[in-house]
Amino acid sequence: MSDHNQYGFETDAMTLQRFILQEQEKHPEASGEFTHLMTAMLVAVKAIASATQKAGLAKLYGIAGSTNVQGEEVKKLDILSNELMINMLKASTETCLLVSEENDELITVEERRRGNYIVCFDPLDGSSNIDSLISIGTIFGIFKRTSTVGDPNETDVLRPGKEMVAAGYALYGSATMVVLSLGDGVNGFTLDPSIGEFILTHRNMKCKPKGSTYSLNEGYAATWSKGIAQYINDRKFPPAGKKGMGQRYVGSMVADVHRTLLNGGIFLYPPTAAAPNGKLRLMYECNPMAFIMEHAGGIATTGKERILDIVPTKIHQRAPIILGSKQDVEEVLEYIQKYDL
Ligand SMILES: O=P(O)(O)OC[C@H]1O[C@](O)(COP(=O)(O)O)[C@@H](O)[C@@H]1O
Ligand SMILES: [Mg+2]
Ligand SMILES: [Mg+2]
Repeated sequence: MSDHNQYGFETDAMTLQRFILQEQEKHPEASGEFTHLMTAMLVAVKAIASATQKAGLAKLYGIAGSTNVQGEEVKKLDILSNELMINMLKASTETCLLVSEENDELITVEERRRGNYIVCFDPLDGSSNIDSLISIGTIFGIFKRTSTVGDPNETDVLRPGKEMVAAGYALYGSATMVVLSLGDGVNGFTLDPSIGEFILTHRNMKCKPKGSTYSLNEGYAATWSKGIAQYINDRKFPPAGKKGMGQRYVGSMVADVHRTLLNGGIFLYPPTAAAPNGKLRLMYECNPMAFIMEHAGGIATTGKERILDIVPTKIHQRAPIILGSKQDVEEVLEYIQKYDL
């Protein structure tokens, strides 16, 4: 057991790198490929974190979304983040296929740099919040290629999320955190910018069985299903003898899910008139968050089926999502069952 200092932090300073190496040692057959992959991805995450810290100065310094002193176009933060992720993942030589929110097509890694892993990612989530300096993030889900026959292709990717070997997210907020599950619990690491290391600060994270906050965009209330509308109405105006819930909505999935994971409660992006299948993307938004939530003891569903069971037919397909504390999600499902099915 490790000691804690006066701030409640563990004093043995387990870095994310050392944590992954320790996990690798539990599997004597492991070759270190996953460790290489994660090391490369963490470089991209640190570079994105650094760029986001300068978001307000970006135009002035020519970092993002402007024209620099030479009159050249410089990249917007979401494009820069995408390029950092793609370049680092390819450079790791451990990936064969990449799915990015920012690329219409599946990215096939050139043969000389190919490895066995497939990474699906949203390089910058909550990008509409960049200019207002609200928390944003990066989301990733990792599969291992099972087939060794022929060139890697879409069939290697169109698999249910339950087959992922790892998933997680980076949150660029008042601090930068990486929350990661390798399929055995969930752990959170906070970046110490002065030493450039992610330190284990949230060991074995668990989502409380019941929370007191719901999180969704209430601007779309007019187009919710009867079940969702009634569930939210009863949290705002609880029937006699029942407790209501508070509401929080950042509008960056990473931030809203992170708060739900830490404090309990529920996050929803249900179908709306503008987005009849929900807005969020299955492969690089819903799946990784569902993986984290389930490994922390919570639930993630579309309202009709478990998110991680969905077999995708398209890499950019969307899914409605309801995730969070077990009891809260079960309560919404009862409303859906009663009013919508
Ligand atoms: O503005 P809305 O409709 O509430 O949507 C918010 C959702 O859209 C997103 O910003 C979409 O992600 P991107 O920024 O990666 O496109 C989510 O992070 C967030 O949960
Ligand atoms: Mg997103
Ligand atoms: Mg995005």
